Amino acid sequence: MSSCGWWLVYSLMTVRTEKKTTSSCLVQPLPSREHNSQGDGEDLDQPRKYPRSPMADESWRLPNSVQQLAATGQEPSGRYLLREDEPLGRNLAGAEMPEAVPVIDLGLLSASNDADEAAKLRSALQTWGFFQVSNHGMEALMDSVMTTSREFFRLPIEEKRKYSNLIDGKHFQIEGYGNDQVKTQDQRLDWSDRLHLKVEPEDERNLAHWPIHPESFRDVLHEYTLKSKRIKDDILRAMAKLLDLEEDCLVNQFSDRALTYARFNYYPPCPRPDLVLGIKPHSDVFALTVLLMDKDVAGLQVLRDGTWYSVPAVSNYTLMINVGVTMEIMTNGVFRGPVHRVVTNAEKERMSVAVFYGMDPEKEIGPIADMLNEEQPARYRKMKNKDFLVAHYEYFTRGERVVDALRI
Ligand SMILES: O=C(O)CCC(=O)C(=O)O
Ligand SMILES: [Fe+2]
Repeated sequence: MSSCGWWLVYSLMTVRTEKKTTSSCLVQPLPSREHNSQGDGEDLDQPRKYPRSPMADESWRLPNSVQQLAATGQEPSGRYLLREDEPLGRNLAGAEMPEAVPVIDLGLLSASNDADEAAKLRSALQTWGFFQVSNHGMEALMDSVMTTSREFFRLPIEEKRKYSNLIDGKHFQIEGYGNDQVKTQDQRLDWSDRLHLKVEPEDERNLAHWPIHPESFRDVLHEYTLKSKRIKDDILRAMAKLLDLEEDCLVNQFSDRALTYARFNYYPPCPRPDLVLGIKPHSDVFALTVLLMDKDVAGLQVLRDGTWYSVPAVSNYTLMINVGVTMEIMTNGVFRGPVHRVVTNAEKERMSVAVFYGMDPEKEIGPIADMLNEEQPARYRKMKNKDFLVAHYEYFTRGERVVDALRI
């Protein structure tokens, strides 16, 4: 596989020696959960590619601002519509969840080793692969992040385009404002616009993509990502304990060169919510996602046992956490990345802000050695993270999941 591509944007990095632990895993792998074959790769980790210059007849490569399309009030074009043979069906009305999304008190979980909270975490990870956290100390900041993000998307299109993810208006790059890369003419497009930024390593931030309007944007994002890192670490410690690993075993997998991206998703109202998705089905490819959802407008749906369940909007300052496929590989399939999608609605706009925690591109990802023994051999092959991310993208464009290809 070609390892050229998007990772060329990274400078040579020092790979930190990982801390070894001596514990072993006593947790049984979960029963397999179905995965969708289409969405295991959004623009998050798409290689930074420079396709040859679009010719006049290749204008289909350049997606429109969905916000602008929505403002016309016209029906979405066929490029946004689900097809008859949609692999996971065309019924976008999600079912009501059989139980409320598990809410875990992060203060209790991390400070007091609370057995109830740990049990809730285990159950959430084994059933849904996602859960909410409360008591995380980010409450005030969540409002600022949402307000600032909305202000950004309300700016005139010319202002937002200053941060475009299309170089010279043509060549796709991973960071910036815009939409997914359009690879093929029949690619189904998402009804959303995004601003996608690398936030860590901090010395790799490309500030040219960080909006200067609204004025508070950069400071708010900086503070938010610092604090949300603490949440990620608390959760990783609790997860390590569930796996009978040394407490810092998972935290130590993330070196100071580990990648973190923030993605601001903006979903305008859509005249055809019955046929158009805000984000197509996918599993997040990094290890862990901290998701700040719109507190008034629902849209997220999660696939479980062949049914799409709607996640209700919550106005209680909880943050949604979900496992990504890197974690699935690291935990040898014990914790799995749920397949999810976002639906649209005819009346209201929706916003969400996702922070994705990944690994150092130079690091090899694979099942953690301390989880393996004779009874529980490795279920995934090892792969260099940067190659994994490139492969992820290649598989995605073929409608396959890279994680399945790594299965032994
Ligand atoms: O908007 C949401 O609730 C989910 C967004 C999402 O799945 C993503 O950005 O990967
Ligand atoms: Fe996602």
